[in-house]
Amino acid sequence: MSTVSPDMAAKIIDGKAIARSLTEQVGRDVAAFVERGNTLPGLAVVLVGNDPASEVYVKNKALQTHRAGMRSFMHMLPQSTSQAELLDLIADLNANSQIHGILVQLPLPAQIDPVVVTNAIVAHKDVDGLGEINAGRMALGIDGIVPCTPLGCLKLLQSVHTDMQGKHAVIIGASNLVGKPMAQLMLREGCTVSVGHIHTRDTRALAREGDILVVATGKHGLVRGDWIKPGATVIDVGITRVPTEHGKTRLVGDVAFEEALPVAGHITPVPGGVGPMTIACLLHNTLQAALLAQNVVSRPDQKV
Ligand SMILES: Nc1nc(=O)c2c([nH]1)NC[C@@H]1CN(c3ccc(C(=O)N[C@@H](CCC(=O)O)C(=O)O)cc3)C=[N+]21
Ligand SMILES: [Mg+2]
Repeated sequence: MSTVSPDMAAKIIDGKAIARSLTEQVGRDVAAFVERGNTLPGLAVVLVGNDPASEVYVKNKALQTHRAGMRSFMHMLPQSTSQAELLDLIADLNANSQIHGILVQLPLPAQIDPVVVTNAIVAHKDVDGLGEINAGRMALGIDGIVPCTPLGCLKLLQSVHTDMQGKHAVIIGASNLVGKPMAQLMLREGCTVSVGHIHTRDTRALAREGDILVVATGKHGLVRGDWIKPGATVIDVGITRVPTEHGKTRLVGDVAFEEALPVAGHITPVPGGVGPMTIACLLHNTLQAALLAQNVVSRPDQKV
């Protein structure tokens, strides 16, 4: 980025590099696991419909899965797929001993209830950690599978904070996919946690209180420079493709990056921040699921 001076560059949390090193670690652990006579860990990714952006992510996931030495099973179903057909596929994947992790890409077409589908995945293969068993375990502070995006955000935060106890973590967005599980993780770190959402009266004032600010709203550019407490660590989960004046497109986050950069202590870029970490954590969760299936550990070790 040409407008970024060298001392500014030091503030940018390099999600791509941190994701690469996590993926390499998973790859070494997979090799050791196979060396001990275990079957290759396998991840099934299910995509319903043909949203071009989702197809890019799904292909990226398959590529990274192979890079970590695991097997990848892709299921691309038409937009018209019924809920019953999808549940049949999930039942097959649940029963297939070659498959240790199952991820159904969200959002799903209107005729399919995402809650029903998510809960149809057997808990020990729920590598997204979104089913009621893993979500409940996290709420109760019991080890389980932690959702990939919040886990990736936590690892990015840990790259700049050795201890987050007592810090005020403000999370903007209260989705089941990111905001709610992120709040649980930050509580577990000993943070004071606030969650802002669509009905919050003064989101800017709330955001400005955050020593740590995690933004996951899907509204690109929502968080301006003056929404950020000077020196705060900012994690931008948003990723939106917008047109440029040259008739091309580019990816932007929920944070107005150029404004936020001089104010924040540390900040994640888009692309190259949370996105690559989400995929690396998916691989990490898949290996944990395979360890669980082989009874190497009695519960997925998600102590992070
Ligand atoms: N059940 C489910 N689990 C998910 O984790 C899930 C999902 N559904 N639905 C869609 C969102 C989105 N998502 C991304 C993953 C990687 C990048 C990623 O790798 N982004 C790159 C850029 C990729 C590009 O160039 O398009 C980056 O930020 O650097 C982005 C977005 C996972 N999601
Ligand atoms: Mg990103």
